[in-house]
Amino acid sequence: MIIYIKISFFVSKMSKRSYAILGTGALGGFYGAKLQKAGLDIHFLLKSDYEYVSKSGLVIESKDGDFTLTQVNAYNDIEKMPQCDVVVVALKTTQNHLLPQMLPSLVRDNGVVLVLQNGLGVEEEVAKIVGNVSIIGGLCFLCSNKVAAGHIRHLDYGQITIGGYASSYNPTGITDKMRQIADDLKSAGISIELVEDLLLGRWKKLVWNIPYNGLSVILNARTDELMSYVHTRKLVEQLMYEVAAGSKSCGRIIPDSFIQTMLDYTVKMKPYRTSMKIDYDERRPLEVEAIFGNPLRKAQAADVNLPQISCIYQQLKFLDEKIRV
Ligand SMILES: NC(=O)C1=CN([C@@H]2O[C@H](COP(=O)(O)OP(=O)(O)OC[C@H]3O[C@@H](n4cnc5c(N)ncnc54)[C@H](OP(=O)(O)O)[C@@H]3O)[C@@H](O)[C@H]2O)C=CC1
Ligand SMILES: CC(C)(CO)C(=O)C(=O)O
Repeated sequence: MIIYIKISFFVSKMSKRSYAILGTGALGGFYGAKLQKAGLDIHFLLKSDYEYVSKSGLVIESKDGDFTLTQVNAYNDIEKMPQCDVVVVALKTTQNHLLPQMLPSLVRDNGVVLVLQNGLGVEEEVAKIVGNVSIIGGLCFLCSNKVAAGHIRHLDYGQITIGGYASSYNPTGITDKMRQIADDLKSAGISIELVEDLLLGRWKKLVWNIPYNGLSVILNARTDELMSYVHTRKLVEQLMYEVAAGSKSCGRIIPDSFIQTMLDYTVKMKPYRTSMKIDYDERRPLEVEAIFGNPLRKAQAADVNLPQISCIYQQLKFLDEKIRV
């Protein structure tokens, strides 16, 4: 009797929402695996790791505890995936040209597209592709790498800040859909923050990504190196203030204290090779447009120039093209 009550309580508490993970890499593989481990119904889209993962599953090496999923629902073809309640966009933004082929058949009517990528403007692209769904953006404070096929190494952090998307990034407040997704993620042990204004959240995340991702590639440096030299630390700080100016051009105020917090946070971080630096070293396309181009264009639309970010952008465009010729 006690067992029956316990099981029925567990079943009633467990989410029935199904999730599709588009891109089973460092981020999608990590969060997707945690959701599956918590008992949710997860479907993973893969490319080069498909054969391996469909036979052997996923290995998660994490500072919070290692685990293995010996069996996962793996796909290499979107047409074979079931429609899901929540579609998590976890590709690199450089692959977002594929979203029009992926999203419409995959997301259920009244479902959710959860964009977990870095940068700005992806939710606007998603809104052009699918109607009758809720779009939610997530800012992931995560240090994770894919180290081999189906093998993810979670180094640090992991919190996701989620905010709802409405046309032109008008604040949505906290919606029921956001609460439901947050409950699922929390049930998987993922720390979650809900924000009322996604655009402000995205600009705040750029306070970190613009200086560190950009300078790590241009100066061939890790975060600790950028912070330990007086000139690069100054440059990081100046870029952060320029991101705040970009945010202000969109009517979103980032306080100076937030910039100080990001500088302190990075000094305390374990030495880190940013994801853009890893992409550069591996000769993969860089997420230049989502992280630099879109914010620059948003500010330009409000007649605000961001000269230092523009200078970083031009250099990254050069390097991005050069590594691929
Ligand atoms: N890693 C992190 O700690 C953090 C990442 N982010 C952001 O998250 C996003 C994802 O980054 P991350 O997980 O690091 O990147 P990864 O490159 O590790 O993961 C992306 C995955 O997408 C797969 N993929 C690419 N094209 C296709 C396709 N056509 N079909 C199926 N799968 C495909 C790749 O497979 P294959 O390898 O076979 O090409 C890869 O495994 C980025 O926007 C990044 O900036 C944000 C915060 C932290
Ligand atoms: C800031 C960091 C490294 C982890 O908090 C991150 O989220 C990123 O690489 O985008």
